[in-house]
Amino acid sequence: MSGPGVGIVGAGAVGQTVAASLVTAGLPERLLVVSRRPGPVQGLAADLQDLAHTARSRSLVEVGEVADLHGCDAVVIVLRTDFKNTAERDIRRGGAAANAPALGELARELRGYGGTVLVVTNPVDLMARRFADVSGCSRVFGIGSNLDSARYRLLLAGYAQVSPELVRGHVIGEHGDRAVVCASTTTVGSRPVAVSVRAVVEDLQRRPALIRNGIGRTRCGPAGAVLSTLRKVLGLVDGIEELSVPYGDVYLGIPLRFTGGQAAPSLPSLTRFERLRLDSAASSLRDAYAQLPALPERIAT
Ligand SMILES: NC(=O)c1ccc[n+]([C@@H]2O[C@H](COP(=O)([O-])OP(=O)(O)OC[C@H]3O[C@@H](n4cnc5c(N)ncnc54)[C@H](O)[C@@H]3O)[C@@H](O)[C@H]2O)c1
Repeated sequence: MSGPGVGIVGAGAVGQTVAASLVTAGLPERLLVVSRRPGPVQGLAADLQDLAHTARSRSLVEVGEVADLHGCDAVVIVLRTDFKNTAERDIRRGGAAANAPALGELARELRGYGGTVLVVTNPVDLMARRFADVSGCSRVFGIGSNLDSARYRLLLAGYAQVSPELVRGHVIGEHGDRAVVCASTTTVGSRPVAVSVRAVVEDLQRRPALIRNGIGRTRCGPAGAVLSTLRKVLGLVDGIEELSVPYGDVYLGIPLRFTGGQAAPSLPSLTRFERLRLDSAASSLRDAYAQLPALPERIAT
């Protein structure tokens, strides 16, 4: 087998859409779908096999166990445990206590894994760190800031009535309420622009709410962010993705420049205000991580 093998853990709204996007793009030669519930995952695999054949994709879709993920080049984690999110602010952090034990358990089972792990499960900056801490894996990236950045560029393109391709700019920090808009280095058509950070932040918060109110869960945007990231981490294309990676003692989103699958931080210069916002996000994430449920004895690091 010459192409990459990719595993997906979690077969819900986002997992299904990620899987369908990867198969449609024909990115993985082998796609392994893993979930804790056999019924849905068998059904999803059959549907994806139909997609692969009708779309003439090369992807071979199989149902697997967590242990089988060790044979994959990359693993995408999109599980979400059953809980009712009652948070009205910091919505993505509402799943921290519920999702952390499942991430820890999976990380324990993937200790020694040598491939790349993309964490999509929210709150992504905390879950990516938890996964990396427990598994010891060295290539763990959280998805979220690249989606925020894509939405930011779309918004600015809409304000300026230009193609999004002409907009350069990043949203970094936490994927959530403490996202930092790098307004000072944003350009449209290579020219600096005056960005109303307050208006942008409000619009950025309205967008996921618009999607959730319309179709229940965001799914296509994150799937695109995963597909784009997989192309970079697997060395299929070079370029920049804003991903959650170690920043001091926390994980948060910063731009990474990928060359041949290898990532190098590419943080733009920040104004004092932007730096303060980034440090404040780091401090908040540090406190939130300390409050995650302790690892049970048998999976403690
Ligand atoms: N990072 C981002 O940009 C981004 C964007 C959208 C959603 N998300 C997050 O992605 C996650 C998934 O969202 P969703 O809408 O697909 O949720 P969902 O409830 O539709 O699906 C979650 C799936 O995970 C499965 N699951 C639960 N525990 C598991 C375990 N231990 N092992 C394997 N599978 C398990 C469930 O059975 C379910 O099929 C959420 O945490 C959500 O907040 C992140």
